[in-house]
Amino acid sequence: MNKKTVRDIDVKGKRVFCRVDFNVPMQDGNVTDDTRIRAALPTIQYLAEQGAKVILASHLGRPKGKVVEEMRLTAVAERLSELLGKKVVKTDEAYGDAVKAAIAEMNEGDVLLLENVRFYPGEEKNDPELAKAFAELADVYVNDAFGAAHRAHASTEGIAHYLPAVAGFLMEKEIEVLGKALSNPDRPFTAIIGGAKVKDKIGVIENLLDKVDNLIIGGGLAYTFVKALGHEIGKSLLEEDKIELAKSFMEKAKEKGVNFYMPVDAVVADAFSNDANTKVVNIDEIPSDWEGLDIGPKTRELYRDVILKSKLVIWNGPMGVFEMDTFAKGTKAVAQALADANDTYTVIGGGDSAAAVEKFGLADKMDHISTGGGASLEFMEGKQLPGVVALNDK
Ligand SMILES: Nc1ncnc2c1ncn2[C@@H]1O[C@H](COP(=O)(O)OP(=O)(O)OP(=O)(O)O)[C@@H](O)[C@H]1O
Ligand SMILES: O=C(O)[C@H](O)COP(=O)(O)O
Repeated sequence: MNKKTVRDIDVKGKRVFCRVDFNVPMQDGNVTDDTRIRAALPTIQYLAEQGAKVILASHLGRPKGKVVEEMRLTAVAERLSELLGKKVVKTDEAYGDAVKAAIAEMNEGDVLLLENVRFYPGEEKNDPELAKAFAELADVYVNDAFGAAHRAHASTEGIAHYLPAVAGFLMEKEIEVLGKALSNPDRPFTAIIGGAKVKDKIGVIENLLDKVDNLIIGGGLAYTFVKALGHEIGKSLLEEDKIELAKSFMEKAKEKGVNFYMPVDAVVADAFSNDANTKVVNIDEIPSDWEGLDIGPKTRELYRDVILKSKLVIWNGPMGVFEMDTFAKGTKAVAQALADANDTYTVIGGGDSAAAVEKFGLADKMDHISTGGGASLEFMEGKQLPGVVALNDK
């Protein structure tokens, strides 16, 4: 990475504004998955050990510029405090005099968490006044929020214009892993793209077609491709306006010598329900009043073979409606194949695929699970992430 990191600066005695992505799932006021908090610990601990006064900032949810009580970061501060084994002071605001007073009380190595930065309308507008108000709190800016790096907001981008600005360890690792995969991949290089909609994956498929050896399609979006081949897809998900695009992707794959893998069979259901009647059919035999909700057993085998023969696999998006056990087998089979592929470097591109790998208890078998859903998707589309661009060059 050509950006400076926390290793390149001296933070001793300095106030460090460290943007993290603590946008974690919550239920009844409790953090239900602390993966993102744990992922930021190396940077936080390093800064504290180096004698910095660590001022953490994050968003939680989408409060749209207003205070939403359930989106306060209080429970996050408590969880962080447990993980660090020391007290984390939490302020009720994210800037201003009360916050400055709390920071003035900090000793070297202390950690403080600001209130949800999205309680202020200026955050998502990237208002320079808010960015300056954040910058006034600190001497140095560290961005470790890879998950929010695709957002040009006051705490992810704006502030970097007013302070020395460097990357944290998580940001560095995410950019290095995904960057190497896209620029200098070990081959055979396979991408597995699933999820609900073609619309959301157009940029990724376009960009990856120039780089991969194998492209595997699954999930709801596969049915638009099946339709493009002229088959009946019943009530399966279809994006009528993307049929031509699906055809052009398949043609482009052929021109470029990319092996394009599509489901050869499907688990179809007579209703969108875990208790629906189901059957396995060949992909060109979907009954007109049934819908495809998972890849079938032959497809699972086919995809497993491709995965096991790859040196590098990137996966984004589930193979079926994995939230319902009846339709989770395809997604589980892909996760299991990745877990079994010992000579393969496996990268999980955040979002639902990361959730699936966690759900199946296979997370520790993967080489890299990105903490960014939207961010990793944009990175895989080949886009520059504003939160990274704004950091100081080496
Ligand atoms: N055959 C299918 N029919 C309908 N929905 C499906 C099908 N296969 C997968 N899905 C749904 O697609 C959703 C995931 O799609 P999405 O495009 O959001 O994935 P993702 O890219 O991993 O998510 P994120 O945006 O969180 O990164 C899941 O909720 C899953 O139930
Ligand atoms: O959960 C995420 O993907 C990041 O925290 C970004 O959140 P956002 O989509 O609300 O900007």
